[in-house]
Amino acid sequence: MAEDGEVAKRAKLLKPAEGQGMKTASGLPAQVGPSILASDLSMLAADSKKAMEQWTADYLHVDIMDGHFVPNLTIGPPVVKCLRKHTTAFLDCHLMVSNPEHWVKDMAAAGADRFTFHFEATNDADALIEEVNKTGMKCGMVIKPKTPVDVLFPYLDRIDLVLIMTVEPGFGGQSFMVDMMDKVKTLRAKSPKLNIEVDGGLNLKTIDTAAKAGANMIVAGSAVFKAEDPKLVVQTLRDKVVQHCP
Ligand SMILES: O=C(CO)[C@H](O)[C@H](O)COP(=O)(O)O
Ligand SMILES: [Fe+2]
Repeated sequence: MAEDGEVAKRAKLLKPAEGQGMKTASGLPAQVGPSILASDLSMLAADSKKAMEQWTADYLHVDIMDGHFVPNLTIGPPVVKCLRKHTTAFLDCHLMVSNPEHWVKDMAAAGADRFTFHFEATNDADALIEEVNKTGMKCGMVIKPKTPVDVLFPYLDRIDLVLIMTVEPGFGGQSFMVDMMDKVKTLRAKSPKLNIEVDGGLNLKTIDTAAKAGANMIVAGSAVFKAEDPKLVVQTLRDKVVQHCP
């Protein structure tokens, strides 16, 4: 289990780099989190350091896939634990797993900062939110493209963030689904202070649409790690959120 105050301690250690700490018009954090799925996973510590310190990312997005909930297999708590030793970055963990309940304690012990679980993967979201919040991790909920946004309404006051998938979960490098923006707009109208994250196909072409719809937290894998100038991409994505997110 994460020790009390551990997240706050790490946040203090993390010195803001250029551009970090920016806010939207309504005072929400305007943040960009590179998805480490698109990094060279054999160089995870070095790539993470680069993303945070040179490219000025706000956090790291960590895709946990179990080969069951989604047709791909990535990493789990042991790798998160190793990464934790090399970075003070906020680790935003996206659990694409069946039975997310099973991984709460291990993810907390590994040093995850946010545990974002799929609504579709659990039969008892209420209990899971309570369990995650008890560990000291922040709790996020995420829906797949075919899941309507109103399923999340009963939980909004107890979670830190909603993640709207803008691709089918499972793989990086897919195309942004613009029709998911209605969900973002609905949520933003309902909850002006909610953190709304979008994930999948975010890049310099799709960012305006996502930010205007109300997303304030942007996950970007390929767009950052495969860019000629990743720092420019991170800063431009964040500037667009500041400029457009209501
Ligand atoms: O959750 C994910 C896939 O399931 C990834 O976070 C996402 O696909 C990021 O990659 P890209 O920006 O290349 O689309
Ligand atoms: Fe993700």
